[in-house]
Amino acid sequence: MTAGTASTGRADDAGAAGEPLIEFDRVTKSFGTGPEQVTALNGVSLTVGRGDIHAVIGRSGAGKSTLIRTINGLTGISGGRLVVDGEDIAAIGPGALRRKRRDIGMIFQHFNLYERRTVAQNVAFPLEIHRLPQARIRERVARVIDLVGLSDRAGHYPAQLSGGQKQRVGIARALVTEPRILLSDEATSALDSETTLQILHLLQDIRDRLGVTIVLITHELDVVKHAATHATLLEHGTVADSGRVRDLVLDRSSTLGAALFPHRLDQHGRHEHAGELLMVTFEGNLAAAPYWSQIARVFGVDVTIVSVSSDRIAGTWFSRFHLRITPAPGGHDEDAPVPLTPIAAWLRERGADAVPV
Ligand SMILES: Nc1ncnc2c1ncn2[C@@H]1O[C@H](COP(=O)(O)OP(=O)(O)OP(=O)(O)O)[C@@H](O)[C@H]1O
Repeated sequence: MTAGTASTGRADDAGAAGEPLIEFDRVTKSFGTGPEQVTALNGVSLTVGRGDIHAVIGRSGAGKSTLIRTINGLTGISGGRLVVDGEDIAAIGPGALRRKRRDIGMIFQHFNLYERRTVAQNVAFPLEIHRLPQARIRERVARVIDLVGLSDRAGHYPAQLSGGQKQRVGIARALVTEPRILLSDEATSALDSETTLQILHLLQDIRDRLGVTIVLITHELDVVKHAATHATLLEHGTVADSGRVRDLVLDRSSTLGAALFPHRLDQHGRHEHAGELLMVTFEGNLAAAPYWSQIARVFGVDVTIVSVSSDRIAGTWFSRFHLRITPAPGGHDEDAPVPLTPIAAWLRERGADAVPV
């Protein structure tokens, strides 16, 4: 996707990338009282860094919508502390909350466009509410419409647009107030897979150009895989897993990491080759080095590739091998145990993640 040539909006001038911007500290949220009470968030602690694209994933009812709506104060919290860009959301007054909301754009699954307004009029709407002068409104609207690649559709009505184009209008409208934070509530759930990818690329482009921090909720792993720098798995209102996507993929104990990049060796293979198998995961182009022949020479073993898988996750290629290591005839002492642990250490020294399985 090419997103036009505009360098719109306020680049993030208030801090360095990665520093905490949104901090949930044991946040709870309950709806109703007594036996009817539902606890949607149950002690959520979570940090979103400036410039991150943080995906919150979970099943229906896990608390995702509730969580994202607490960030702009659409839903108040019941307990804990939530700090957004240095301000305690529960403690600020209504005027300050209104100002804060200008700093937080939001996009929706069903776009929420005004059917009787053109693309340009939809995008202009938030600025009209803020009573900006017409000339500034026109200039800003043109800039964001260009950014989302819809300059040739500015005079069209929503009914004349595809789903992907409608979401681009939603994104332009969310960005026209030059927010620091963009919240995405299942923004690609109503789109086909190709359009989903285009919208996710647009969000990444916006993050790169404007420094906007993005929190998106989704129930689709592919969205996390293609767009997110960080991810959190919510289960029954609690954080079941959270971290940088790259770290999650390399963390063998991570539920999300295993879902994003499955370990993929059936129990049969695992059982049959017990004591001989290494699982090796490479990030980036490390897998291009001639490690297998080097291992064979250095350790006097034979190396058989039992399985291999690779995938592009968070913009990086990962590849994972299951290797069977057996004594080479005339090489390693055939009665000694196969040196899995030293081979794993040797690979780790070279930047791979390697572990006997
Ligand atoms: N306004 C409300 N009043 C009462 N209960 C609510 C309200 N909003 C959410 N809940 C309840 O809180 C829990 C979490 O809901 P939430 O919408 O945050 O989940 P979700 O993960 O976004 O689900 P989905 O993917 O289906 O949208 C659910 O049990 C839901 O019924």
